[in-house]
Amino acid sequence: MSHAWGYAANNGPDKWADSFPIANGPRQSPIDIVPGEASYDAELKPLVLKYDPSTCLEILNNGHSFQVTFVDDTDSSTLKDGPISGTYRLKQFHFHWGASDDKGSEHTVAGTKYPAELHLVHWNTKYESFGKAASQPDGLAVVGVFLKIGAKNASLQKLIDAFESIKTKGRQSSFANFNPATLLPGCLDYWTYDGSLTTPPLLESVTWIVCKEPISISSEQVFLLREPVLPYQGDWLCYHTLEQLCVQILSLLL
Ligand SMILES: NS(=O)(=O)c1c2ccccc2cc2ccccc12
Ligand SMILES: [Zn+2]
Repeated sequence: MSHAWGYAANNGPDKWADSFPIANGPRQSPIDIVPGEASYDAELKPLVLKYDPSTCLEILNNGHSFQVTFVDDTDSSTLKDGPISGTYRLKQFHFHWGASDDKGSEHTVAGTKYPAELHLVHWNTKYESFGKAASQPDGLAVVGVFLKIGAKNASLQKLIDAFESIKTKGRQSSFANFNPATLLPGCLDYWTYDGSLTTPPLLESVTWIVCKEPISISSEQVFLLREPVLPYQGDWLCYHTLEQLCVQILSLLL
């Protein structure tokens, strides 16, 4: 399989091990979180998230999703405590979503999929850079937040309003003064486990911190996330796009 990984039948997760053998490794993500089987650890601390909006840099359509990147040359936006030790700097955040409301999240909770999932990616400052940290077993920490259909989310709307400027794969545009803390749920209780990137290169360097409480996204907003012109512009055959188009055509006909 070429390195053009994706989510279609010919290059999707079932095929990733062909080019990325670590896909069969011992700490691969995502997982199904089964609350009844999770063990309580009194040693775990509350999360300490400190985000400075002035570190927000740009929004990018990377072809698989869109991501918002941050200036990470100081400890202005960091994650501390929780299950980690030391200081991890915020590098970027991105989302995962599906073609319909019954799927889209990477993690599941007792088999239940959410329509979308936010990932806030941080790297351990004991290493000299994000790139160096990404290959270390304690190099990265990703805070995951589920999104459920509900009230319109004013903070998400600021991201959606910026899509116009990144309509095609590889496009980026400046995106300043956004506070990622506005995307966090009120309660920061979490599940945690040692895992990996959920997409190639699937590096087993991520401490996953998945918030129990979801945030809301409205039906209209999630529809805008699924616009085929956003992340799948170059992947015309990607099943997300084909399924999306079928769903959209049907919704227009009915
Ligand atoms: N889903 S993930 O958080 O494991 C992830 C990515 C997912 C999609 C695209 C790029 C990603 C880059 C990551 C970089 C570090 C950690 C997770 C990352
Ligand atoms: Zn992700």
